[in-house]
Amino acid sequence: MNALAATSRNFRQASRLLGLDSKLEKSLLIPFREIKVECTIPKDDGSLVSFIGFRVQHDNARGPMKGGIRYHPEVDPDEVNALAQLMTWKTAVAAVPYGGAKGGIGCSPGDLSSSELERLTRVFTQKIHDLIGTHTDVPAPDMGTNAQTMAWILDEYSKFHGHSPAVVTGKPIDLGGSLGRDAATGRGVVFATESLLAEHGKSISGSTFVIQGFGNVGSWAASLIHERGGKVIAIGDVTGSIKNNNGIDVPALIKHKTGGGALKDFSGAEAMDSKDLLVHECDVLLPCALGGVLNKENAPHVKAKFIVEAANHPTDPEADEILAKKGVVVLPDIYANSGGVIVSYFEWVQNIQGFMWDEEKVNMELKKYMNNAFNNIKHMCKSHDCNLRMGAFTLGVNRVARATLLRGWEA
Ligand SMILES: NC(=O)C1=CN([C@@H]2O[C@H](COP(=O)(O)OP(=O)(O)OC[C@H]3O[C@@H](n4cnc5c(N)ncnc54)[C@H](OP(=O)(O)O)[C@@H]3O)[C@@H](O)[C@H]2O)C=CC1
Ligand SMILES: O=C(O)CCC(=O)C(=O)O
Repeated sequence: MNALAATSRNFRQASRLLGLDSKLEKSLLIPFREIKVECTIPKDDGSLVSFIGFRVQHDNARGPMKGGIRYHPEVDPDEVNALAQLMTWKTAVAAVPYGGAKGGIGCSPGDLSSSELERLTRVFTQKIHDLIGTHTDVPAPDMGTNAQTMAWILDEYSKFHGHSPAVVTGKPIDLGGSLGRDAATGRGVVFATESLLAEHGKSISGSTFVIQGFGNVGSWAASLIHERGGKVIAIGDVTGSIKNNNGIDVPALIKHKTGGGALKDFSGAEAMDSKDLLVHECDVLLPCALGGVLNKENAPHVKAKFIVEAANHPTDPEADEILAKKGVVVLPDIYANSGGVIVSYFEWVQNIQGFMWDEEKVNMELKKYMNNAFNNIKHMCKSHDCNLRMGAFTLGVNRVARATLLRGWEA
């Protein structure tokens, strides 16, 4: 099932549990605006290359639309649409005053030089600058983009609209970024995992973890799990996968990767087949890369007791059903990875206030938001006798529906 069909199916299921009117349901599902732009740039050798950029603005009933920008070859309109919709429910679950959006460019960032990436980002920004803004739609990093990408967007946008630090979040600290934003998604994943494990009488220390993806989210999650005494026993990325049943030395792996080494060449672990990674024996599986990686083919073989969805929509609905029958507890993306957008909200607030928080305050507030959301999801699970995914969806959808009804449709 493609990402949009899967996300819409989860939404409809939540809508039924909430008893939403079918016309309201339809209005919540249709995106506010879909943008598709051509981005042609000269490559470093002078030849021209064209890409397609997307920004889907899904909903703004609760506030400015918010969501990352992804650079990846698999970016397509349906995928961006699904990710934008997920952002709407995610910001509502997190109780931050935003709607949802997502953007992306179908490209392989690893094949482009830094100056080509800069040109591409600037052209994309030129094409969408009048449709984003501090109080309309605020982009942030996602797969294949980072603080530098946000700096280029900020600079290009500011040429048209004057200096506008709050038009993007996840930017470098020197340009008004928030302390703690770089780590925030991974840190939020760890707070979420702590809450989930505590519910089951377990803790991070003494549990084993398998992680797919060792970029921003995966590496921060691994590092903070290691710091808390958890054992990360297998990790994979595009280059391959590695395992060590005694626990991978995560700081040493980060040093190896920062020094330019490929994950698969790390000497402190042995190589494993990447197709075995998601079905490797462990307590907690953390998908931190692409969507749709857990499907009906591999779900029957998953051995983890818990799956914490650090990536967006890593679990296909068919896999969800199989995992539920096996008793695997799945903590859904729209809660598990919300730490990023929560600290993006703190960054935006700091920019608007013109005041910078210290990192301790950022992390403390993040924990408060994550814990509140977890308790609210559990409450919805009880009220609607449903699993954690539906608990999160009913929480998010209900908040957006209430805001939409309060605003009304009078022309
Ligand atoms: N960044 C953020 O704040 C947030 C991110 N997310 C979600 O988290 C996920 C990861 O994002 P982020 O960490 O920012 O992205 P990054 O680009 O920083 O890292 C992505 C990681 O995934 C790996 N990867 C890509 N394709 C595959 C594959 N086919 N098999 C195995 N590994 C793969 C990459 O490998 P390699 O390094 O070798 O290319 C890299 O390690 C995405 O789903 C994103 O939407 C959710 C909320 C916020
Ligand atoms: O920080 C943000 O604004 C959005 C992060 C994001 O894209 C996501 O949560 O999927």
